[in-house]
Amino acid sequence: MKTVVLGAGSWGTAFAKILGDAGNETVLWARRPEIAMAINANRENPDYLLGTRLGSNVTATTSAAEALDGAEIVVLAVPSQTLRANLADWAPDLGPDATLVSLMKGIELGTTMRMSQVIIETAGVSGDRVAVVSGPNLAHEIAAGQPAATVVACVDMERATQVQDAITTSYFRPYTNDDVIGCELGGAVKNVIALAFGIAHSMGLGDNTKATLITRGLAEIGRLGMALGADQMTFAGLAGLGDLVGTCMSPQSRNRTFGEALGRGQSLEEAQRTTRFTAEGVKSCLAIRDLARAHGVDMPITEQVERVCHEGVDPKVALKTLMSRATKPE
Ligand SMILES: NC(=O)c1ccc[n+]([C@@H]2O[C@H](COP(=O)([O-])OP(=O)(O)OC[C@H]3O[C@@H](n4cnc5c(N)ncnc54)[C@H](O)[C@@H]3O)[C@@H](O)[C@H]2O)c1
Ligand SMILES: O=P(O)(O)OC[C@H](O)CO
Repeated sequence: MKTVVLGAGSWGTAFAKILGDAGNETVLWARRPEIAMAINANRENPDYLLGTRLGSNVTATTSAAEALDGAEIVVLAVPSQTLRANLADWAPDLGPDATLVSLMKGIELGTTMRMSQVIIETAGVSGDRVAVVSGPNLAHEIAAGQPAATVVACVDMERATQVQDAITTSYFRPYTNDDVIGCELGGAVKNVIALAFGIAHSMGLGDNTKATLITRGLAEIGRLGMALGADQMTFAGLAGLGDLVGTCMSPQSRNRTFGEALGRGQSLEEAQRTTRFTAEGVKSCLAIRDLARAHGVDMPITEQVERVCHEGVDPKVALKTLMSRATKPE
């Protein structure tokens, strides 16, 4: 099968490796010519995954039209907030029955749309053609061939199975699920909780605090999910608890690392200057807060992360606010 990955960052590159290792002819679209050239010449992405060798069936290009020609599975791996503009450019070259796969873990600013909704609207495709891959999937570990599992969510189970088959390798084990909403919310909101976890870590707070953040973070992910029509069981799975724990616990997580910078007292701008990677939760916390408010859902941790990130609130004040709320049943 011909597959294409649009976006040659860390997860896009690691995902192209998975597709190649699973036996698919895979084209990786890179924005910068020097990245495409380096991948074709040296079989590795020097900027994002140095030391990870891509199979000979993975090639790179800067031409999206060339990459998309004949592709049956089209994987989207760009930052959430640029997806709409990127896909508007690519839409005319999509095959009439190609399956579109979202790797993004974010919510669009302004519209509060999930990524699959942005894809449906921008590419003008029906929802049954859009799948989501989400789970505890830190790109560097997977690129190193460490065993991991994930969830392929699609309302059309035949498409979910098509994607599952295309990405099954000795080190990557995908499960199918028809709960697209739950999988997308799990992936997007865990980034916000990981920011809170990183802040707490830098403040020197211990394991009780961290376990509380994970558990109450999962509670607010679940509340939002239920309000939006997700299946509560999804949040007990890989795309819910699995990804939340994996991201919060990992020093490799960009969201946790960004939170650590905030917890050390850096401003948003200072933290952004010292990091050149995509920490999706930083922008998505605004959209998730708006989505929650629009549905009357209480998301206290998300509210406080947004205040620390975008309103300059001291993490100590945010923590005090969280702890001084009225008590309630669990
Ligand atoms: N890295 C991971 O471990 C991981 C795992 C699972 C999911 N994700 C999700 O995958 C998505 C992509 O993340 P990533 O880790 O590959 O990010 P990244 O920061 O490593 O790379 C982002 C890529 O997008 C490109 N890009 C930046 N701005 C762009 C624009 N305006 N137009 C087109 N391309 C642009 C960059 O050049 C880069 O190739 C995110 O939503 C992230 O949450 C990441
Ligand atoms: O590095 P992060 O924080 O973007 O997390 C990466 C993945 O989403 C983990 O599953």
